Amino acid sequence: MNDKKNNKPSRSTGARENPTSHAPGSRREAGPGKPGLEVRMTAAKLLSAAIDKKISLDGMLDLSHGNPAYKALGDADRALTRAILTTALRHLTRLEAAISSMIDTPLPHGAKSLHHVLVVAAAQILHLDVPSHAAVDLAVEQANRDPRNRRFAKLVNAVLRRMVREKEEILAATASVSPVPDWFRKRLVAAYGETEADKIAEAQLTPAAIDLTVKSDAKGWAEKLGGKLLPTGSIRLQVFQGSVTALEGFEDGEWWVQDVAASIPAQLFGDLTGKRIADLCAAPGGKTAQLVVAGAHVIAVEQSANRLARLKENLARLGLEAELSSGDLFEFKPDELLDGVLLDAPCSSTGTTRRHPDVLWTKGPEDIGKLAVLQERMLRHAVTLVKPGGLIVFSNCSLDPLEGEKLVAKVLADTPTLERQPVSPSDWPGLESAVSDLGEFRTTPAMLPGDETFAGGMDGFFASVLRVR
Ligand SMILES: C[S@@+](CC[C@H](N)C(=O)[O-])C[C@H]1O[C@@H](n2cnc3c(N)ncnc32)[C@H](O)[C@@H]1O
Repeated sequence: MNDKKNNKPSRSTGARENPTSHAPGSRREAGPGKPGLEVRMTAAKLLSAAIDKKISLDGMLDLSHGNPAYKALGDADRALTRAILTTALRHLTRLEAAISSMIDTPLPHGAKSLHHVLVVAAAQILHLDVPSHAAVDLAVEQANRDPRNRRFAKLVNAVLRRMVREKEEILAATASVSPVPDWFRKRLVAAYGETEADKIAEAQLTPAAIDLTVKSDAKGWAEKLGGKLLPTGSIRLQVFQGSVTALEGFEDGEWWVQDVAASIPAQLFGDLTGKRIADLCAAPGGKTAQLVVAGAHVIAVEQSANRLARLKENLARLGLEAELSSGDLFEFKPDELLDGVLLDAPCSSTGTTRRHPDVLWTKGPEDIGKLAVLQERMLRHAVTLVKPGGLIVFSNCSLDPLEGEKLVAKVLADTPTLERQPVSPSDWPGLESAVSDLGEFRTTPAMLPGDETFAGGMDGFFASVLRVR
C-alpha cells in the first residue's frame, strides 16, 4: 500500500463517470451470448499491455494503427473500453489496495492476467456508471475461460460481490492511498513538498476539462459556447457528452482544443508582428496556430511525417498558414538567424496525467533522465538559430524539474550568450502563483480552482523565456 498522510479525496474521487450514453453489454445480464465480454477482455488485455509492456494507451486506441481487437469493436463498445481503461489506470493504486484488502492470501506471483481481470471489474464497480452485476459476471466468465485463472473463478466472484456490497466503505478506506505510483510521488514530494505533491496527485483523478483557444473575440465565443473565460484568454467548456467537433465555430476554424496551460508558452513572446519564428517541435500545431494568429511568420519543424500531416490538416481547418519543415530539428538550419524559437520539447508528459493516466505506468524515472538529456541538446541547438536580441521559449508538459527548472539553469550556467527574461506575475492576473521567483512558468493540475459549473485544474507545464545576447 501506498499510504499518504493528511490528504482527503477530492470530490471527484468517488464520483461515477458515465462512460457513454449507450454502453452495450453493460446493460444486460451476461447471458449465453455473453454480451459485453469482448469489451472486458479487450480492456484487460490493453491494461496488461500498458502496465506490463509499457505501451502507450493513445497508440493502442488509435483507430488507424491501434490494437486490432479494439478497432474491431463498435463505436459504443470502444467508448466503454476506453472509459474502463482510463478509469482503471487513473485509480489503479486504490483499486489494487481495495482488491488486496479483500484477499487473505496474496495472488500468486505472476498471476498478472487475473490481476487485470479484477482491476477491470473493480474500476466498473467502484467508479463507472455500468451495472455492477454485469461487471462481476463477466469477470468470472473471463477467469473461467482462461486455463491459468479457472481455479480462481470462485475467488473472483466472492471478491467482486463483496466489493459491490461494501462499495462506499471500500472507497472511504482506500481514499488515504496515494493515487500515483511510489516512484512518482517521491519525485513530486522532492520538487513540491508533501502537501502540494499530494494535491497534485489527487488532482490527477479528475478528468481534464476541455479548453479552447480562439483566433479572436474570446469573450464573445465564451458567451456563445456557454464557456468560462480563463485568465489566459482560453475558454473552458462545461462538462458535456458529445463531440467538440459538433460545436459552433469548429467547422469554420474559429478555435482549437488546447489545454489552458499549453496556451501559455506561445504567449510569452510578446508582440510577434512580422517576426520570423521557428516552432521546433510543432505537431499537432496548437502553438504553431497561436504564433501565426499573433502575426508571426512561422516555420513549423516536425520530424514525424504522420504528425506533420495532422498539423497541416489542423492549420487548413483554421485557415492559417505556416511554412512546414519536415525532419529532425537538429538538421534544421534557417537561411538567416531567426527572431525567435519556440521549443516545446518532447517530454515525460507527467503534467498531462488527467487526460493520459497511463503515463505514470508506461514511463519511469529513467525516461525522465533520458528525455532531459535530449531536451538539453535541443535547447543548446535552439540557441544557435536565434539572432542577438531574439527569444527562445522553452516549454514542456512535464512536472519534473529535471526537464524544466534544472535543465534551464544548467544551460544558462555555461552559455554566456543566453539570459533569462523573467515573466512578471502581474502580467498574469489569476495565475500569479504559477510564476516562480525566477520568473518562469510552473503550472500544475492542482492550480486554477473550479466551481459549481466548471471543473478546475490545468496541465502541468514549464515555460521559460530566454534571450540571446
Ligand atoms: C510535445 S509535442 C509538441 C506539441 C506541439 N508544440 C503543440 O503545441 O501542438 C513534441 C513534438 O516534437 C516532435 N519531435 C520530437 N523530436 C523531434 C526532433 N528531433 N525534431 C523535430 N521534431 C521532433 C514530436 O514528433 C512531437 O510532435
